[in-house]
Amino acid sequence: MLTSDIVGKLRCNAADPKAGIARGLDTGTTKIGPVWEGDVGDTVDFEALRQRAVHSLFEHLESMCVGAVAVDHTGRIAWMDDKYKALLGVPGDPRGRQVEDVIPNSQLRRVIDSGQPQPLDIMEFDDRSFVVTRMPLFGIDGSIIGAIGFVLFDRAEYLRPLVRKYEKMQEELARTQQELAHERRAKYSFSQFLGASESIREIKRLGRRAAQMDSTVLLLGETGTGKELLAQAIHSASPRASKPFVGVNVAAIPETLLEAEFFGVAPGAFTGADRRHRDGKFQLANGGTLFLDEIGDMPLPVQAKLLRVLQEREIEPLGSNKVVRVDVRIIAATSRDLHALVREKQFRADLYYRLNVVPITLPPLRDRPEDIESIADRILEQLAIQQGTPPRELLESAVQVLRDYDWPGNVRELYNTLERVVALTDAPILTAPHIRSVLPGQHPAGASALPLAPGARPLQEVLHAAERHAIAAALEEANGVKARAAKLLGISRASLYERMVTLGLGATQ
Ligand SMILES: Nc1ncnc2c1ncn2[C@@H]1O[C@H](COP(=O)(O)OP(=O)(O)OP(=O)(O)O)[C@@H](O)[C@H]1O
Repeated sequence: MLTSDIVGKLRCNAADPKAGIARGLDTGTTKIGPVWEGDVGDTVDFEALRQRAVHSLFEHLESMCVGAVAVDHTGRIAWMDDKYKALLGVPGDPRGRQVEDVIPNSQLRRVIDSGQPQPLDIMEFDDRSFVVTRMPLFGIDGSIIGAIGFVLFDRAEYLRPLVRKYEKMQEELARTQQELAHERRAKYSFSQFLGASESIREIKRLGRRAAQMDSTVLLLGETGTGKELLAQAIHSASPRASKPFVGVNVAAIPETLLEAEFFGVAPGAFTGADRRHRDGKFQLANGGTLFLDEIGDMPLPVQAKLLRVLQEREIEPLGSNKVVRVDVRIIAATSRDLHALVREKQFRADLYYRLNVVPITLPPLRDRPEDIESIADRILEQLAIQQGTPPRELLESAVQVLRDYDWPGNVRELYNTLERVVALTDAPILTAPHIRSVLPGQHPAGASALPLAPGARPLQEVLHAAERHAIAAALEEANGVKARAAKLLGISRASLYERMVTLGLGATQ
């Protein structure tokens, strides 16, 4: 037994087989590690055991790895095992040489300088790469006396799959973060808000003023009049422009999920599948703007919670009893008559007044026919750019047909109508019949109700066209009020939104 510098003794009850370390010591010829002859009796030399462990650990490590080197505190090689010498092709005895002269990319000097181990690294040597681990060596007084390095594998290929997987995950994370940041940036500014009519000029003036204030804005107007576009333009012109713009369509989210969607979920709030923490839209929009579309469709219980958030500027994630402060500017929008909803007790009066700080009403397209030609021209330009073709022109008679139509779906419908005309004809100049052929109720009797070319078509395409047609007809009949259109179609509002998004009919989630 090593008795020289005993620093501690562990008293063991050799008779107790559960007594941890004593278990290995109760045979009388105790062995810990391959060579140590231990004490016989009921005490263990604690320090000797540690020293033995250090020694055997070193031997194990050295035998397992493919090379080892130790340097003194000046970076001179103190020892290099034969395996390492053979691996590197080092002739003679390298002792006394500066480590970098023998191993050019060695980092052992850095380990000496920093006193920090490098548990896992890849070191290049010529055209090979080694997986290495490096540790500082301390003297009895705690000062650094050198460093030791082990080559674990002489080919880093062992780690390559792991490294590649890690790199791929990092790339995916960066890409997703970039996409999210991009998604949460407002895409539109006032210059993209088309129209030169008196009413549109006034709306832009109000919008620019609202951008400079931090007050809540309430956008009112029929579907497709540009409420979301205006909300984005206000955000882009506001001091919050560099922060997120997060849009949420209240009508598109099933009632049961609204609260979680708005306020987020604390970890473990639900049993079952979704136990993780999830940020709500308020948190995602923090510092920026939260656009609450179709606010008129918000269920009363959620209205109460929203009111509290607007008053307190605090939210309480689902399943949490902690409040979180949020700093968001709210822009709400609806195509419904909020006043009437308040009268019918479908919408809380106090919330209405909270939201109605800066109200802006967007006029329907039919009330500003002077805007139709310029908007249509810009849409045709955009379509031409998208398709890489010269822009189509509108004959005056075609413009007149556009002006005469009453556009229940407003600018969105104008966009879709022109897109359909462009898809159906190659004519560079669009005439009145071209326009009439795609406007509801204006194509000649007997013409196909579906804008599909004749002949066999994939079933999916036919079904989608039929669905698009049914939804457009329902929206037209419901004067653009989606809740009513959904009822006519016999589906839920959320399903209508989901279908509109899938079919590219412009609704946002
Ligand atoms: N004044 C405008 N200038 C340019 N594009 C417009 C204008 N108004 C609407 N649009 C376009 O029409 C489409 C519908 O606009 P937006 O989504 O902003 O309308 P909305 O009033 O929010 O509709 P909804 O109530 O159905 O959500 C978008 O493609 C938008 O870019």
